[in-house]
Amino acid sequence: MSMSVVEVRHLAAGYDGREILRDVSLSVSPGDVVAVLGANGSGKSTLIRTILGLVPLSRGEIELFGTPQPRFRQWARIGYVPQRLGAGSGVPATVGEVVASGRLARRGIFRLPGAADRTAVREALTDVGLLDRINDPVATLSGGQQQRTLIARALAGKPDLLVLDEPNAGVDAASQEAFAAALTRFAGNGGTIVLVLHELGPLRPLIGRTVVVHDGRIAHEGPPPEPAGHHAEPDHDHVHPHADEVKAGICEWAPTEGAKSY
Ligand SMILES: Nc1ncnc2c1ncn2[C@@H]1O[C@H](COP(=O)(O)OP(=O)(O)OP(=O)(O)O)[C@@H](O)[C@H]1O
Repeated sequence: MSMSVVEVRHLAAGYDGREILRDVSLSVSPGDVVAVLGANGSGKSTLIRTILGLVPLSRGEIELFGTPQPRFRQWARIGYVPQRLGAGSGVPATVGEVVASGRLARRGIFRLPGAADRTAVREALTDVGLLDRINDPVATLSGGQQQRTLIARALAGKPDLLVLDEPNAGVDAASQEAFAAALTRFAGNGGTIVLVLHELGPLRPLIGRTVVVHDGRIAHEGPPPEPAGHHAEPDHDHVHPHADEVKAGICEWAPTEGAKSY
């Protein structure tokens, strides 16, 4: 039996005494690609931020790579792409500098970057199709390109687990395709992915399991729903309140199916 990458048992968590997540249990094994779906405000971001230790848990337990989260120290094994920074973050850094910051946990802040760091930065930028922008200020990039820069920063750290919070939100189709390809390569090399998504979009072929959060609980867990046009089984065992929402996402994706390049 292989060790879980993420193990969540009976988790409760929230903010200022207001409980958002209630009795959430989740297990992510090495190589899994898990999409967390659900309506706005259902608690998807809170779930992944609690897993990462950014929100304190009020009950339950979390293990990361077999270690209880409070004792976990190997943060370089985890790459995290938060929701978009948003335009006007005012950071004057170049694309290369932002991606290089993803190496800090690997090399330690008191060592100068070496050849391995520079190589990792260039590889990660190549992976998301932005190597030609390495010396440009991030502020001059489109929202989608900035999002790809954040994904490159996470990839540059050579993590075993990638956690992404709505990487597709408001991102142009070219950027979505570019990082779908990057994530596909990451998963193809055995990487584990947990990502919050509004719709499966171009990532659909990559998703092994979907977890639907509703009102702070996991309402459904299983393989991704079939794309529109497929009518395999009449219906799933567990119907959840957001079935229509998930299908709506799939419908939006379906027309671009032929445009996929992998
Ligand atoms: N830092 C915070 N402080 C207080 N309340 C918060 C904080 N972050 C989120 N919340 C609240 O927790 C609830 C769940 O929010 P969360 O961001 O986890 O939902 P979500 O499913 O990720 O939604 P979205 O798709 O809109 O990002 C919401 O009611 C939200 O207002």
